[in-house]
Amino acid sequence: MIEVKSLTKIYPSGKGIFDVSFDVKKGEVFGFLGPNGAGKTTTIRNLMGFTNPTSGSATINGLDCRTEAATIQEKLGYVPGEIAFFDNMTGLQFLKFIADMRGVYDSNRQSKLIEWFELESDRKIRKMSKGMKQKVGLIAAFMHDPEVIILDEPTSGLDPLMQKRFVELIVEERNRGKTILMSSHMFDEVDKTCERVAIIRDGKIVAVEDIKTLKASLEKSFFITFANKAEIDKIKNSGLEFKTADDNKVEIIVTGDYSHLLTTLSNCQVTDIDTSVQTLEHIFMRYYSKEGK
Ligand SMILES: Nc1ncnc2c1ncn2[C@@H]1O[C@H](COP(=O)(O)OP(=O)(O)OP(=O)(O)O)[C@@H](O)[C@H]1O
Repeated sequence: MIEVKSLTKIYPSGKGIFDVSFDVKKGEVFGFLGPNGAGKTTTIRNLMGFTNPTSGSATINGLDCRTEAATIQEKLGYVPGEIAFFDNMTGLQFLKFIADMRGVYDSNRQSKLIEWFELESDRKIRKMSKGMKQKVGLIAAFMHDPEVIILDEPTSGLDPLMQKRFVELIVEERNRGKTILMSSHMFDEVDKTCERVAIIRDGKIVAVEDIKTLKASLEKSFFITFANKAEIDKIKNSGLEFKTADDNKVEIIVTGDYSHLLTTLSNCQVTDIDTSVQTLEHIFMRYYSKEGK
């Protein structure tokens, strides 16, 4: 549904995005992650046709993002990283203005979204907090029930309750078959909503991964205390991967299958077991760091 092919945008400073390629399938929620200044907004602005690439191309539902931007923008749901509003309007006036521009007005869906995000829609936008403005932006992006939605850091400024509401909305839209591309710094929200992610660093894609595959590679540490020191040898001879083994304690690392650990432990005198699970954040941070693969 969204296809990005060797997209390159080089700013006069030499910064930008270089040879960025990925695709978002119909009905998929796709996360776009990367540290500050990595190139997420630049990529999204090219998709929206707000800026022209130096080379490469992008299409949304077969439409060229450079030459058919107006048609794309009419139908799409979009939340920019920094939203520009008409400050003198109330939230509701702004939403009506956007609906009139699009020529699609579903007041029922709009009201439901206003209720869902608990927006005080009769407040003037210039008197709204950052989070309130973000809610207006989200409602504007979803209220015409678009098939494709592009979100640039959609929950920035939202409180935890509203972040949760946002995640629930995305899951609902995913179940309704919508295609969503979402840049985010919130690993938890990506984990709860996305099927795949692309990670961008210094303007280049460093990974496109399935969330399930990433999760399968998560390590779990087991901190085992034995009744006596001698039991440690059984672990050392077991072939299990262990990090530290001091006195009568050992840290064993397991990825995926626990059966060998359980069989080994069943022959030992164990007095205590504690665990710590890696989260997706560990994996994402590995990609973010300069040394990361
Ligand atoms: N209009 C511009 N003119 C010149 N350089 C720009 C412009 N916009 C972005 N850049 C530079 O391009 C690089 C990518 O920036 P971009 O805003 O796309 O990153 P980002 O991943 O969205 O970052 P963040 O997470 O901080 O929003 C940065 O080095 C940035 O300084």
